[in-house]
Amino acid sequence: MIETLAQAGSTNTVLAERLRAGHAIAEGTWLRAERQTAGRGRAGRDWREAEGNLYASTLVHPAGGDPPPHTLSLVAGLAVHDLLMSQLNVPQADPGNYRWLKWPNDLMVDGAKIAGILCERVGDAVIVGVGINVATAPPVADRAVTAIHSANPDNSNTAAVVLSDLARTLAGRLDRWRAEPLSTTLAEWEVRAHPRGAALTVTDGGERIAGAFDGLAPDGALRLALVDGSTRIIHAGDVELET
Ligand SMILES: O=C(O)CCCC[C@@H]1SC[C@@H]2NC(=O)N[C@@H]21
Repeated sequence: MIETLAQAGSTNTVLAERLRAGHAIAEGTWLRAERQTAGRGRAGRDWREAEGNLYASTLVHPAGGDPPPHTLSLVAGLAVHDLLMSQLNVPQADPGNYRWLKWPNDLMVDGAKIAGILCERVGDAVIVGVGINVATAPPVADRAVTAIHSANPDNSNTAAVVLSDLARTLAGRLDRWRAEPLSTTLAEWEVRAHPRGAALTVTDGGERIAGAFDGLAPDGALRLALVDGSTRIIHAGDVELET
């Protein structure tokens, strides 16, 4: 079920308020805002409002036996990657040619961020908020935005059409997250992300750590190989991909 509001401060906040007010919200429910006036990004940043872009949130109710809830952040990234592969009409059989994921779940196309994901715990639920620049993006990602538009001829409706595709890809990824070993999700994420050895700089609080991507740890944390030969396990932080 997709509910669309003409305007919201933040779709994540609206869903969180409803949960806290005791509403029973089923998995598969999505809330989209045509305009978002107080969008929130990771690390307390704002998420910029631009007309026509996609702003939407859903939620997951992790159950006993599911993989750890924090790994939903990677699952959501995979779902958006699946969506972009279908929107940009690239060969589904070859995801390794489209290394668009940056840990934990930024989507970088042509070096520009085309989508961001904000996962937040509210009680036992995890809210998954997704912003996709389907109408306006940083200039270097214009090619991707143009491709999304040409895949959706009714441009006035692009965000709504893209969201129904995203609802499908996330449902599929959640089914697999529950049914398959977590290592399968992590391996699929790695195929679609910066390659091992890619130079990354991680900022965590005031600390900046430079190193090379050394794959994911078994719990989905980032392994960063440092110049002194040691490995740092990163559970949270901002990652810049050095080019
Ligand atoms: O990359 C990031 O910093 C995450 C951005 C997440 C933005 C989306 S837009 C829909 C949902 N509502 C919010 O306030 N944030 C998320």
